Amino acid sequence: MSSPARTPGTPVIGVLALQGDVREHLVALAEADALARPVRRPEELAEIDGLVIPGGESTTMSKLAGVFGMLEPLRERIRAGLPVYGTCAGMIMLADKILDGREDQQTFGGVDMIVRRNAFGRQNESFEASVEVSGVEGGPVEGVFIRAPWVESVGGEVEVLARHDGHTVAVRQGNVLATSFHPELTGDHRVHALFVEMVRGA
Ligand SMILES: NC(=O)CC[C@H](N)C(=O)O
Repeated sequence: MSSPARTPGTPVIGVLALQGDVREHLVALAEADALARPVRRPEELAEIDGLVIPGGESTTMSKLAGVFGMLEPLRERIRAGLPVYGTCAGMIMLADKILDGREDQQTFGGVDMIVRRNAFGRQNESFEASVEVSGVEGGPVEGVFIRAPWVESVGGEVEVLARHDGHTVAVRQGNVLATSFHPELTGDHRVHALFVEMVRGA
């Protein structure tokens, strides 16, 4: 289905707008040449070529995803190949398994990885660090880490794209990209551009 505003070759990318820093991602995606729009309801999943899951609070996001009936429909779309990019809490939502979550906390899954919530938080609540991300040209990106998770372990299909202090902080498995940090807060939209390229190639 194409919307009237859509020009050929411009992907429509949703930002899951249940909770979190939705607006910053809408801006970053628009600057990376996508048509960006907030997505809240299962029926809106039919209108997008890709989806960003923002940072925020994964326990709240999990709860709201249940309330809005998004858990199963989005799981299915991800399994069917929808390109998805999750930052921070979004990364947690894309993990097949999490550590230090709430007991009833659900994820969409999609990446064969174990993610530990608030992992850097024990050392450092929030910080910035230069991170070299495989596939992003032009030098390291400035990663903003806010009560950030890290990836504790990955399965054989998962590509590790970046590490910080020895911990995995960016991964890709097929159609799914995830970072522990928030590139949408820096004005440097190269990671979003990488995701837009993934969506174009899907
Ligand atoms: N900046 C963030 O997205 C923080 C993630 C948050 N600590 C969580 O567990 O969901």
